Amino acid sequence: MRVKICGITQADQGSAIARLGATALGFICVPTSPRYIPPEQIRTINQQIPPDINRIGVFANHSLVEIVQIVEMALLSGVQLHGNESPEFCRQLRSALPNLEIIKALRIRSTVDLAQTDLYLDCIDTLLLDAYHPQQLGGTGKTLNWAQLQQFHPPCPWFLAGGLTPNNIELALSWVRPSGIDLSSGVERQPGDKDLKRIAELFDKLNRLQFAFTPKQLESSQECLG
Ligand SMILES: O=C(O)c1ccccc1N[C@@H]1O[C@H](COP(=O)(O)O)[C@@H](O)[C@H]1O
Repeated sequence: MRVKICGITQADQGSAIARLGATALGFICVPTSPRYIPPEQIRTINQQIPPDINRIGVFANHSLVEIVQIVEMALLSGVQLHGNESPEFCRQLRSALPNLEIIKALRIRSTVDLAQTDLYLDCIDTLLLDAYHPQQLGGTGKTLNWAQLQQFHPPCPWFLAGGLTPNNIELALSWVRPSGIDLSSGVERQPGDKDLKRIAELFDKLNRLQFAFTPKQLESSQECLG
């Protein structure tokens, strides 16, 4: 299973989190966020982490030109589009940067919102489900209703996000089996300052859970990864 730790702002923490087992690091490129990090600093961090770690920039309603410039400066391998980006916008981004992983985040208020996922399937690589908050775009610590996601099996990989912590991850994964999980505020001391002890605790729990999965469950989560 992919594990993305988001909201990295410090180089030493990025390297430590990669060593602990994260498969992806997330960098908030939204200037209004308390976790914002400028592209030059993302680049410095990305030059210090192993090349197999995914380097994901989180954007919200940026222009295509801004995204392309930041991706190149910051050495990103993927983008997470967390605003109201349309499928057409995703198509344009795909044409501009064909090798970039495009993750479309959808903020889910109720199961009705899950229907939106169909619109993006032909123009993105990966979906991400986050909880809806009326004032904030993300990093809210709010959880989704996992029970309502039990029947969510999109034909592409997907991340579960929204208020995940080392304390609730076992419960969340008892309801849903995503291809990846994404944690931010649940593993930090304050916005942008990650808590390495909490992240170590998370990986301990995940390692124990791997043994609890049946071979069939493990197989299907690996198939999702392609
Ligand atoms: O973290 C932020 O400040 C942020 C700002 C704008 C868009 C997205 C943001 N974070 C994303 O929110 C989800 C869930 O975070 P949390 O675990 O509930 O704190 C995660 O995907 C972050 O990438």
